[in-house]
Amino acid sequence: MNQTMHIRVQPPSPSLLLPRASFCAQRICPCYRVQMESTCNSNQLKTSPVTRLSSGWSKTHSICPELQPRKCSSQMGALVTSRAEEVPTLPVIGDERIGVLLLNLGGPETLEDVQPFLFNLFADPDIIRLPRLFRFLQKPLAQFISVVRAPKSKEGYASIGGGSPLRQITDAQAEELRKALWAKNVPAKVYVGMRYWHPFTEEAILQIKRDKITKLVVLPLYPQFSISTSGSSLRLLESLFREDEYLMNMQHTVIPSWYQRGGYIKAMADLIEKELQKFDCPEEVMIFFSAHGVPLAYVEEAGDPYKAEMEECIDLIMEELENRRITNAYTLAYQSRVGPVEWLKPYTDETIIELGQKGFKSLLAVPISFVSEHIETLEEIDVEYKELALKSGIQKWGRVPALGCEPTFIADLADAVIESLPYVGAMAVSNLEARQSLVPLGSVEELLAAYDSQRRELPPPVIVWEWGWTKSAETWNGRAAMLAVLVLLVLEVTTGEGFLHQWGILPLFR
Ligand SMILES: C=CC1=C(C)c2cc3[nH]c(cc4nc(cc5[nH]c(cc1n2)c(C)c5CCC(=O)O)C(CCC(=O)O)=C4C)c(C)c3C=C
Ligand SMILES: [Fe+2]
Repeated sequence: MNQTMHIRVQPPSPSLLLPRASFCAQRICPCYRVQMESTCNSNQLKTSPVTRLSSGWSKTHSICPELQPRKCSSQMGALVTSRAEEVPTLPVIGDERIGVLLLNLGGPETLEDVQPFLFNLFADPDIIRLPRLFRFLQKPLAQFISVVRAPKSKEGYASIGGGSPLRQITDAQAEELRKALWAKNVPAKVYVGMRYWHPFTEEAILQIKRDKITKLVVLPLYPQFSISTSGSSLRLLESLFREDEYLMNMQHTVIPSWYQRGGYIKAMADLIEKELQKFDCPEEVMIFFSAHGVPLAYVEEAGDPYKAEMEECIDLIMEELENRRITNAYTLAYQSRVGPVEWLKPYTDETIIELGQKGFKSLLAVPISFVSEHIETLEEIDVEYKELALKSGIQKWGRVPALGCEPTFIADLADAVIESLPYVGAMAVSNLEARQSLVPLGSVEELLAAYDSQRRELPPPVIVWEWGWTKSAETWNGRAAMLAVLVLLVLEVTTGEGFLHQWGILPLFR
């Protein structure tokens, strides 16, 4: 699927354009069209926050044969590589205070954190989107599911040392990114905002306000965009921005996905190449990309570009490997599904079994949707899938580590931030350079509108739902009522408060 962002924007006022010391994309694809439609500088956003959009995402940016390294010479600035040695202390943009906000999922740090972490996750309407009429059930439902799921999740977290390593790794990435930016003469402060655990996005935003940041680059740490990950974090930011005068005035831009960046692709190819060397016959190894899944309805009904971006990403990595004369067989499958609805296929577990049946003997697993080690690499891939593979006839199993603080990767993130700076607040998307940028940029509102404008109801991943006088409506509505009663009961028992307690029916035994 090809994807183009159809948004049109008028040129920003010249005062919002950055001086020549700005940066622009190093690889320009003339087929990448970003047309913005709004008068979008930061002041106008303040008075008129609604952005008009000509359409939603329709096609993905395909791998463009015309991609060429190229120098920028427009008013937006000349191509600048590292100038750290030349001008070590010069701030790039006058008195502006630049911030970079890294968005990530967050993970429980102790076993006690697991249930409340799961509650936060399932209370997110971008994870479980209930029909409007039943929105009031979101939190009771999240409470119920989190309590039921917690024991299984706790087992997983216990087996990887009692908590998620996500916070430490993300903090380390933030520090490395800060250093890389300073080394490139961009004195920015880097913040970490997690969606479901500490440090929460709200905490990061408070700090950003305390530090009086004037220009913010929002960088989700997910290479590919999904409504359930980057989309959810942007949705939260949107509500925080809307409520706060300071934030409304603060200029910002979002880098919604960056799987197509050369540095990221190269860093992934480096890791794969290195791991392949550990096999006796590297050329016989099946490269097995395993991405975190999403429910199929996210892609098919809500227009989540996740699957298309994932497929392009893998094409680009394989292209890079082919350039290095590595032409192994490869495949992509989706892991970590939750609940009974259909998720993106093929599923990782089923694919491993099939590959075993087809006689493949060596597999190299490549986690592809996340840049840190986490429970799904350390437990699901390293333990569960490895065991399944060995049972299915695979003799040699390897796994590519997550990127973490890999220097090529961090340097590329720094470049992505630097290349986005000319567009912070200015939203210079009518400018030719911006329209052709490989980094599709936009404000939080514009991106959300483009990806998921109506925020349509989706079958939630955990409980299948059907509303209205459809064939199965009675069954499901009956089940909904039973579920509501069950949720209320569970809430009563877990919190010790509610109608039954008020009426003296509970507790049964004093
Ligand atoms: C790109 C990555 C991810 C997508 C897409 C995604 C969608 C998604 N996830 C759930 C449910 C759960 N996810 C959980 C943990 C978890 N998810 C991701 C990434 C993506 N999720 C990561 C990196 C982690 C691990 C964080 C850590 O602690 O290390 C969990 C909790 C763990 C468990 O109990 O299995 C759940 C539950 C849904 C429903 C969903 C799409 C709708
Ligand atoms: Fe997840």
